[in-house]
This record gives sequence, structure tokens and C-alpha cells, in this order.
Amino acid sequence: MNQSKEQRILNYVLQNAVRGDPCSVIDAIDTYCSQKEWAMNVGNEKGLILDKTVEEINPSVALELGTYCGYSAVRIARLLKAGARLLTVEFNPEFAAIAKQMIEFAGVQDKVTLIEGPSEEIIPQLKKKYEVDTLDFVFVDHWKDRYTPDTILLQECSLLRKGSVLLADNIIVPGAPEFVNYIRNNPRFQCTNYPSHLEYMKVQDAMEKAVFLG
Ligand SMILES: Cc1ncnc2c1ncn2[C@@H]1O[C@H](/C=C/CNC(=O)c2cc(-c3ccc(F)cc3)cc(O)c2O)C[C@H]1O
Ligand SMILES: [Mg+2]
Repeated sequence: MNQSKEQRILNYVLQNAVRGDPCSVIDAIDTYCSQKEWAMNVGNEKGLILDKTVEEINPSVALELGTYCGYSAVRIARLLKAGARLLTVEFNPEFAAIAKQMIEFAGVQDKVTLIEGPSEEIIPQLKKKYEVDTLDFVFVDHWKDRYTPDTILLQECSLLRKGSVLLADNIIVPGAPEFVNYIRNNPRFQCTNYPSHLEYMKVQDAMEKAVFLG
């Protein structure tokens, strides 16, 4: 049975990155996906916007929707202070298995809780089952038609507090027009757009930051 692209990405990391060195894992994935096989990691250009947002917030509790291979989970976790944690949600078992190995190889497993399941099922469990009070930061990068319902669900589950920050990938490509319309017209969010490029391509993309006003 031939390997999946995601397995090939993990193999490349295991052979070319340094165990316990998250930056070498990030670089190896970016090298493979820009030179060999494109994949939907947030990438290095938008990754820098993600880094700056995480550093600005310095979150104690962060959530990621859509782990995929774990590229952005490693990217976020490497910046978290001692005792801070990232919860990342992935419903595809194959991707979850790849991401688990990626996170462990990078040495950030103590900061990351990988939760396998659909976000609409996991979000309502965060308070009781995962002992979350409120979320300081949420990276939104899963199916684009889930951005809006999950943003509403986060509010319904009282997981956002005054100042919680959402950062959404792919505002232009593939695009999340319903989310953009929802969030920019919602008086409870203060939005900022960050023009960038699609990972590994010379194609316009953007990220949207939305601060919850309480
Ligand atoms: C609801 C839910 N719950 C848990 N995990 C979920 C979920 N929905 C998706 N996921 C998981 O997240 C991952 C999905 C992410 C969706 N991201 C994308 O579809 C995506 C697509 C592109 C793209 C751009 C141009 C092109 F020509 C082709 C593709 C670029 C990106 O950066 C992306 O994030 C994997 C999936 O299993
Ligand atoms: Mg994306």
C-alpha cells in the first residue's frame, strides 16, 4: 500500500530534522513542501504572522482547529511559556497519527494536547473534560465552512473572554467569505486583516485577526 503524502512529509522530517528541535522540524516541512510536494501547512510567510500574534498574546491556553500534520501546532507550542498549553483538534485519524509523531519528534509534546474528533463535538467538552476556563488564543485553520459555526459555538460555550484573540488562515484562498462577513459585521469582534501569500506559492492570501470584546 503506497504511502500518503503526509507520511512522506513525516518521513522527510524524521530523516532531515533534529529530534527535540522544533525550528528544524518547521524548516524541514517547509523545505519538503516547497521543493517536493505542496501541502496545506500555514507555511513560513503566514507562519511569521502566527508567531508574532502568539508572542504578542503570550497565551496560557491556546486552541487550534485543524491540526493536519502538526506544522502549526509545533510552530505555536515552541513559543509557549512554561506551563502554557495548546489544545489541537483533528478528526482525521491518519492525520492525527502523523501529527502526534511530528509533535513528539519536535519535543513539544508536554505543551500540546492533540484531541482526535470533530471540532463541533470537542469544543463543548473543553471546559469539563479538558479543564479549560477560557481561551486566550484560537488558531482557526480547519474546513473553511466550519469557521463561522465554530466561532459561534466558542461563544455559546463561554470559552471566549474580553481580549481573546482568534487568528484565521486562508481568508482569500481557499477563502472563508461567510466567516469574513460574520466576523467583520459583528460588533463583539475587533478585526484586523493581514495580507500575505498562500503557503509555498506566489498567490495572494490573508489572515484575519479578531479580538473578542466581551
Ligand atoms: C470540523 C473539523 N474538526 C476537526 N478537524 C477538522 C475539521 N475540519 C477539518 N479538519 C481537519 O483540519 C485539516 C483541514 C484543513 C482545511 N484546510 C484547507 O482546506 C486549506 C486549503 C488550502 C488550499 C489552498 C489552495 C489550493 F489550491 C488548495 C488548498 C490552503 C490552506 O492553508 C488550508 O488550510 C485536516 C482535516 O482533517
Ligand atoms: Mg490553512
